[in-house]
Amino acid sequence: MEAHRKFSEWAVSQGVEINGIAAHRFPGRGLGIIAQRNFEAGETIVVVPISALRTAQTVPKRISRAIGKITVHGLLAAELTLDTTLDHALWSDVLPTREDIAETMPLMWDSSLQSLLPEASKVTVSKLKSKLSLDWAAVSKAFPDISYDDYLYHWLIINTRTFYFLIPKAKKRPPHLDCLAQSPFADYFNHAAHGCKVAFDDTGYEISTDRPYEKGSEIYISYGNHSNDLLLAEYGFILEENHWDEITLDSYIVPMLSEKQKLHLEEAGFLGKYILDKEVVCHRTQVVLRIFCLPIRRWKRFVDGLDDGDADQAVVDISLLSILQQYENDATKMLASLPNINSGLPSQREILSRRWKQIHNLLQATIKRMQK
Ligand SMILES: C[S@@+](CC[C@H](N)C(=O)[O-])C[C@H]1O[C@@H](n2cnc3c(N)ncnc32)[C@H](O)[C@@H]1O
Repeated sequence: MEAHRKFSEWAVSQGVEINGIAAHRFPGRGLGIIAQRNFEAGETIVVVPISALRTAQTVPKRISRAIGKITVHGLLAAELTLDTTLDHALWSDVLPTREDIAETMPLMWDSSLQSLLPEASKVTVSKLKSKLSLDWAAVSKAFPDISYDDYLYHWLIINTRTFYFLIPKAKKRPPHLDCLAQSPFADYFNHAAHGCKVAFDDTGYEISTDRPYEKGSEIYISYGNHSNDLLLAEYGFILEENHWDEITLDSYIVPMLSEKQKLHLEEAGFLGKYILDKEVVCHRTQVVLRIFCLPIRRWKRFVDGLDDGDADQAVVDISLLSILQQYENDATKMLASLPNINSGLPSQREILSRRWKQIHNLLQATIKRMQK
């Protein structure tokens, strides 16, 4: 923990305020933040001034000018890859290792294991790959000596440990998901579905406790209202208890649609993103399922809110039940096949199994509820 102590001291020298907490290793979660005393709700535990952040603005001009047009994500990753300054070495010393990243991040898994990811994770990994490949094209053109592996590692570091950041008073803003900054020490916080309050303004970040914490307990922030499929793809872990968990039914429903039905749905803004969570089947799913069993005029009345759809609910539920049973069957087969798979690492197969078990449980519980 010496490297973490030194880095924390350096962070304080950069103006970061750290109140009663420290970096600590938690089994299965790498480093995180531990309470060194009891806390009430509403106590400020970290303040990071804007001057301590690494943002698109702090990247040396020799790097940003050479690269030209690129995402903030890609630019920060380039700086991290090229950085040899002593100050930042203390920060680099406390980052997860290349082995950690290669083990946990599905983007780096063997392709045969990637193909076993749940659908929503697969979609996210594929989006990440497209983003990475554009960033890499820009960076490798400007800095041909950088190795792809080096860049990939730093790109994933940026992916997993940046905060939402808006340049104060900036006229032009990057797209929402690319408003990023690296925040020293604050990037030790692990994620929970509900966590401390993270406030951001022109002066920087302030993190305060959302509830009382006992000395010795881990203190979390929330990275967003993310499902486990998204957490797995973007951050390389899943939660056991996740209030925001949900699964997508797209790969079961979309192939059942005719081209004409897809057109109707597209026009109405209801093509895709059919979601099931612990409590409800989303309204989009209610809409798409009705297109299978209603004349198009009546379907449109439901879409426009002129018909509450109650009269058709029983027929819709039969169609939904059949889809869920098919999905549950596939999840059962996946769970049976995973122990026979040898590719990848045991920890990667283990997290896949845990996730498929969660999906299976969610489907089973919904089916049971519907059959009551
Ligand atoms: C912002 S960093 C947090 C610090 C990190 N744990 C470390 O060791 O440096 C985000 C990464 O922490 C890990 N992480 C965050 N929350 C987690 C959780 N609840 N369970 C397991 N791993 C978690 C994941 O590897 C994620 O990509």
